[in-house]
Amino acid sequence: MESTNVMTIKELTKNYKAFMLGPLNLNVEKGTSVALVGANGSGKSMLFRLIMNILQPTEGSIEIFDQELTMENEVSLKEKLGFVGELLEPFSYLSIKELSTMISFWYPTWDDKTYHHLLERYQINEETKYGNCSKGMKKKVEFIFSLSHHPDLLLLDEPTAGIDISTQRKIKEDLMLFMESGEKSMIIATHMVDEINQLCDYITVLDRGKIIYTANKDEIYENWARLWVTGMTDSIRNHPNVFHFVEQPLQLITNNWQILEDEFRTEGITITHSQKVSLEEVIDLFQ
Ligand SMILES: Nc1ncnc2c1ncn2[C@@H]1O[C@H](COP(=O)(O)OP(=O)(O)OP(=O)(O)O)[C@@H](O)[C@H]1O
Repeated sequence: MESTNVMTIKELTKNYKAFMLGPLNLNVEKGTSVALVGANGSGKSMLFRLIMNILQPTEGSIEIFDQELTMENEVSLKEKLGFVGELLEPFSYLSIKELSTMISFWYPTWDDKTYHHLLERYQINEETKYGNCSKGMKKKVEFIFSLSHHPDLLLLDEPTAGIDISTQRKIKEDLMLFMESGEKSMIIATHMVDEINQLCDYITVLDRGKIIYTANKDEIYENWARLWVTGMTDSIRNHPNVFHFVEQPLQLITNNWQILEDEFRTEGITITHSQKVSLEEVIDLFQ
């Protein structure tokens, strides 16, 4: 059967100076978007640099569209990828127009109409030298380039960091449009909870180079809850589905309220109140 994974990362490690990334295992299914979250320095950008073959793994493998990236297939595989992640800095001396000429040369699927539409939408003057762009303008330019060749897989390293509010909304709209067909896929590293809420199907949390949590976003909404209770036992306090515990007033956070409900019933304890847990709170528990 044909794999529906557009990316399969297996036992990937990278030792980089004092930092150790991995071992990481991660799948990205076709038609889905994955939010990569984690504290500053947890390894998100390093993972993107490994996927883009800017850094080479110490061990393990990354398959993109069922192929490992090699010298032979690098160009044809990268044609299907769009990347936002500060790759253009070495070309600061070029104007945006000159950059577009260089970049479009590499992509057979480059679409000049989309490119000019996006330039206008994001109010970018093509004559501006890349090095003279502000931080936010550079992000916009990278974003425009990443979409202008209609990639199958978008890799976005904090695409809206430092971007004004109105442009953030436009970027989110364009990413929703990108994902709409169900044929495209995306990994987005972000610190913005509303981006995860609006754009992502899965959430993967990195902590000091390791994936410590991965979940379907809908499952989080359905299964996580804060419960206020009339009593507590050691078995519930130490239960694998309990993530956070407060004495006063007696309450806990669980990633599976149905299981906990059964446990409390067995122990003769009553749940007096329950509340949904927001995505922000869940992420906060892992950081
Ligand atoms: N040039 C470098 N030299 C030494 N260590 C580095 C270098 N670049 C990154 N690191 C280290 O690698 C680790 C991972 O960094 P990385 O940039 O991937 O984190 P991140 O999760 O993307 O962080 P942020 O949210 O701040 O962008 C960090 O501990 C960082 O100190």
